[in-house]
Amino acid sequence: SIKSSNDDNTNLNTCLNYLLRLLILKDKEGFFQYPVTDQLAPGYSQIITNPMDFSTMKKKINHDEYSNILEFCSDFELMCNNAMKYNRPETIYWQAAKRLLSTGNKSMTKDKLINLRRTVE
Ligand SMILES: COc1ccc(OC)c(-c2cc(C(C)=O)n3cccnc23)c1
Repeated sequence: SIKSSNDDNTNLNTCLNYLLRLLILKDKEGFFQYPVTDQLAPGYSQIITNPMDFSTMKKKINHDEYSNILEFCSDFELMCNNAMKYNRPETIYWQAAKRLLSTGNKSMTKDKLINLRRTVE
């Protein structure tokens, strides 16, 4: 069907908002809801050059800054990998990031994303 680009953006943003809500549900402690501050984590801004969190991803969706689902997935992986870089493996933050990354990726397999895209049309 002939659709204007902003319709496509609406469909994409509907998918991304659904995926974001799914991922946020997995972060029960709220460690990934907001940017990590240097007050919470000494030296964080020196060690992590590209910070990412769920509230920033929400803003990027609302400002149409994602042009496809893969860009959204890479911000999700960036967020988890930041936590596994700054924190030591024995910490609750490293373990929460590892668990979030694996359960999150299981919700965003290729076939699940294709089915999601179909339901949104
Ligand atoms: C203890 O309660 C909170 C509340 C919010 C947090 O991040 C938004 C964090 C937090 C989140 C993180 C991460 C994600 O690395 N972190 C690292 C070191 C110390 N604190 C944190 C902890």
